[in-house]
Amino acid sequence: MIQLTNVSKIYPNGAKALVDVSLRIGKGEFVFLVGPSGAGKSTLIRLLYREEHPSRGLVSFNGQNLVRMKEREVPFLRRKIGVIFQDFKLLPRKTVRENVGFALEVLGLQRHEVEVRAEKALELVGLTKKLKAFPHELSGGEQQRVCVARAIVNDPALLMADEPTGNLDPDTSWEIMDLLHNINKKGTTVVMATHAKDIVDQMKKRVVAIEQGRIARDDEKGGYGYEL
Ligand SMILES: Nc1ncnc2c1ncn2[C@@H]1O[C@H](COP(=O)(O)OP(=O)(O)OP(=O)(O)O)[C@@H](O)[C@H]1O
Repeated sequence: MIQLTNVSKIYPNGAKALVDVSLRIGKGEFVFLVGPSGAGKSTLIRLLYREEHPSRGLVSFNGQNLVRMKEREVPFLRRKIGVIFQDFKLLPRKTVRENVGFALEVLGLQRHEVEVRAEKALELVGLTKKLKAFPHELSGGEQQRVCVARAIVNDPALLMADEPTGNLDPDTSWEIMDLLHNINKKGTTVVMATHAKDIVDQMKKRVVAIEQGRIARDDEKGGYGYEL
């Protein structure tokens, strides 16, 4: 599903974020990206939904070459990819249901269809009671669950999460992980960058470690591998 071949990324300021990275992730996998701060994890995620271009090498998603992809094709790519961030990035003046439905509205779906799908996604994350609440009325964990609902409302083939539990306490973090685990069980590929040692160690998933822009380790059922 995802293939990076000899990918390097040097930002305009000269920062070498990725150096000659080759990586394959198959459909339905659950992969943790770990590594020290500044190692290149977020950059790898940004390349996959075409927020950044590689300086060298090939990035492909479902056989499509993202380097060659035309700007007008990018929205179609992003419909197949859901993204979750550490800082929730919810729209403050929209309700929970509107936040989740917004992407569908932009696609031009009928209002009723948008509401039905947003409600279904919110049911999956256990937030049916908060449809009409605004983000500031929710706890951090609830806000992140809204983000999960927003990321899956389009039924994406790939879900990427960049430190989704970074602002959450341990119990709430596990709630989010349970959701991601269940979404993965239904067939969605999940790629998650994280510093959450306990989560990585307990979940026993594939672990790809990046250090100074290079893949340092790639283990099936791996561990976090760094001291905190
Ligand atoms: N937009 C940018 N412009 C210039 N340099 C950048 C940019 N984004 C990241 N970098 C640099 O690229 C390198 C990799 O950063 P990246 O954010 O990918 O690391 P990371 O592994 O996700 O780190 P963290 O765990 O702290 O989130 C760092 O040296 C960073 O300073």
